[in-house]
Amino acid sequence: MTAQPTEALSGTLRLPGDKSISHRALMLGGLAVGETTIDGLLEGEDVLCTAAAMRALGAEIERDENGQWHVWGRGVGGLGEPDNVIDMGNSGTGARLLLGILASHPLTAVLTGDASLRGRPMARVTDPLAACGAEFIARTGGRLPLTVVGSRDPLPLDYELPVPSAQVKSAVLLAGLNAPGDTRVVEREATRDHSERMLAYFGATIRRSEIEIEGCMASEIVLSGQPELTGRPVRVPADPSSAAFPLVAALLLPGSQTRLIGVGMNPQRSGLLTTLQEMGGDIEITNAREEGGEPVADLLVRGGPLEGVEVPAARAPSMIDEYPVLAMAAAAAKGRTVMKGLGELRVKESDRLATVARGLNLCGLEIEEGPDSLTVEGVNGRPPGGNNQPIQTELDHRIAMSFLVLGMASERPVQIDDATPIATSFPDFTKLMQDLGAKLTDV
Ligand SMILES: O=C(O)C1=C[C@@H](OP(=O)(O)O)[C@@H](O)[C@H](O)C1
Ligand SMILES: C=C(OP(=O)(O)O)C(=O)O
Repeated sequence: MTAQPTEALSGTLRLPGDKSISHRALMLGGLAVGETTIDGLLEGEDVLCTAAAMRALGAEIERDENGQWHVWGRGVGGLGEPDNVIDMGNSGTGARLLLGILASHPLTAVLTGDASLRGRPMARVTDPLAACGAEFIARTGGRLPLTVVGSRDPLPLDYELPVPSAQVKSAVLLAGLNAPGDTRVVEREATRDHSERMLAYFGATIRRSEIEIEGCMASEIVLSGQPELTGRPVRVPADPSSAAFPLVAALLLPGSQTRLIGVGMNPQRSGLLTTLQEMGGDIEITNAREEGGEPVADLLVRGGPLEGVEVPAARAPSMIDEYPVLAMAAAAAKGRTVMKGLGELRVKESDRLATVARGLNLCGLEIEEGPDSLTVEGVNGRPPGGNNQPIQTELDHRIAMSFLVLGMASERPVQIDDATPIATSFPDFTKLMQDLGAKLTDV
């Protein structure tokens, strides 16, 4: 796919549902008693894999003709053994959260995924989950395909996260659902709290308190095991990680005016907004409200100049998936942007530090890639753009969409080698961006 240089974007966008919340709605719906209805579920490939996995474990899941999803759950501890290998596609969230659920069910299951997911580390969840009594046989390096033999008599878990990861936190909490007593997770850096919010919404008792460890403040999350979860109506807000692409594209194209409706504003997801505003981005936050237990707002975005900034490491968990597209904004900004604390980007769908640095280099930009940092020298205007060599996206949807945004704002078109991974998180990306005025063509 190629993105041609574009003048300005205008229009109003309703973005697809939040991927993190969609996975959790299907999983908790499958563990609840009674019916869960889901409005605005992201119908991206990652989430559809989770729906298929929950079905394979015995949940009844249907989509009606109005696009509403219905889940009839089996109750906590009530899932059954799947009769085939479960394929989680490209989805780290789906795979890791599901391992949490499987660990405390008396069943055996085999998980696999696409080439990207089969390269990603799973020991970060299987290590803590083994303490509940589950056994795991993984490929070298803790990779998929992986067999889990869930515990017949699960023990509650007590775990301090060694890396700031909502996936690891959520896997431990989901395992703790079917163990008697309290499961406790400690996080030193706050990560997205969709699991905690939704567990409470479905009727679990879960509390967060601030504690001190070695002179530093941390959070302790305690879940009381074996609750009865009750099916609930869930309304999924628009995904701020998907909103990031039209948001940055509109900022980079002077004369643009774009309205993004009902975007999730969870404070653990809004680091990109803060950063773009620090860079001078004209983003008006209007109509702030709460929908389905999550804060949402409409964003009015106008194109204009940006300035390079230093993004502190402490902000990384609140914008972890947004660095690739932030790097595109940095390329067009005036001056240098330094992003720190990015070690986790190396274990996403691709090694995002390396794929971003390589791609930007190819597009004529000066980049410094550190072990866990990225420095981009902004050109204060349109970056040079592609040189007839496609950007390698390495099965990474966010790399694909980021470089298409760069192409819209560059002197020359930018081509990517493969646009199909975009469907994992944002199936309507091409059409919605074209509706705003973007020139995207499949080659
Ligand atoms: O919990 C989640 O839904 C997610 C957590 C993050 O991963 P980590 O927990 O590995 O940081 C993020 O990158 C991913 O896209 C979604
Ligand atoms: C990292 C991501 O997802 P996951 O870990 O679920 O594959 C992402 O969507 O950017």
